[in-house]
Amino acid sequence: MKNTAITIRGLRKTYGQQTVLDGIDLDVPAGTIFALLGPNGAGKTTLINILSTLTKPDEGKAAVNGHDIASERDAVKMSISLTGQFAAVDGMLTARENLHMICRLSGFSSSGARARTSELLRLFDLEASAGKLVKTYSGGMRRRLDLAVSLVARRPVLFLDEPTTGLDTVSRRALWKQITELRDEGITIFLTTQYLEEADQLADRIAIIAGGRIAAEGTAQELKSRIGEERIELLGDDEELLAAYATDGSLQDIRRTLNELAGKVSPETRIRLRKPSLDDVFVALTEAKPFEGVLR
Ligand SMILES: Nc1ncnc2c1ncn2[C@@H]1O[C@H](COP(=O)(O)OP(=O)(O)OP(=O)(O)O)[C@@H](O)[C@H]1O
Repeated sequence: MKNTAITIRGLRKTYGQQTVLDGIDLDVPAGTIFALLGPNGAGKTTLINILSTLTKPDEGKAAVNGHDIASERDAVKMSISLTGQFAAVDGMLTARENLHMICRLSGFSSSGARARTSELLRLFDLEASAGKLVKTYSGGMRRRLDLAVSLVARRPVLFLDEPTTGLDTVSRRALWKQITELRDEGITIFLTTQYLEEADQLADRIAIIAGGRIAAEGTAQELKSRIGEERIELLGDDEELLAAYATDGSLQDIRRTLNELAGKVSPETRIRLRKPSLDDVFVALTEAKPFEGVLR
């Protein structure tokens, strides 16, 4: 079994009257990509800030790379990289100049800085534009440079707060590939996202945060199977979803469900059989409204 890179127990954080984190428990296995999935304002950034020692929790404990976030803050800081940590990427310098400068500031020798800069430019596919001023970069290139900058020092745990927000599909996929490569090198990646597809495609494990609590945690497949292997969906005239029923997908079970529906819905109602998506899990666990009373 893999070691645990991040352990969180009973973490609580309140701002004024607002309880942002209401008892969070999580274990993140080392060398994996872990996605914390939640809507706007769910507390994802707050959790990252607590784990990276930027914010103190009101209650609870957490350890990163084996170090307690309260009593071993320096050791935690030495164990982590955080995107945007050096927000000082200078638009009037090239990517190579920025990276070289940050390597030097981080204690690399001149030749060490050159080597690490070249390595990071290669890893993040920035070699062709390494000599261009950063202010001319596209959003995706800039995000890759931010990630490269945060990885100047090799640290075992990387926090990425919504790394692909605002990027187009091509840039998002390119960044996913690079994040996967970092995982394959043994780095533990804890990322937050609002994108279900991102969690589904990228993460080894996913936790859904809602109402300050972890509503569900597991692999994408485990989460999907929580709401049934397959779904029978009833669709309205405009393809809108009227109701959904969990089924094991067998002829017998589908026939039973349809027999139960006979007489209750119009004979023109269209039906569709499909596997649940992470979207369905998310809705079922966080809002529950659309399927309440019909998903069983
Ligand atoms: N320093 C602070 N003071 C007061 N309220 C705060 C502070 N930091 C965060 N909050 C509140 O806590 C809640 C959670 O914020 P947080 O940024 O952690 O959410 P998030 O899940 O990262 O959201 P987003 O996806 O929009 O970034 C929000 O309602 C926010 O307004």
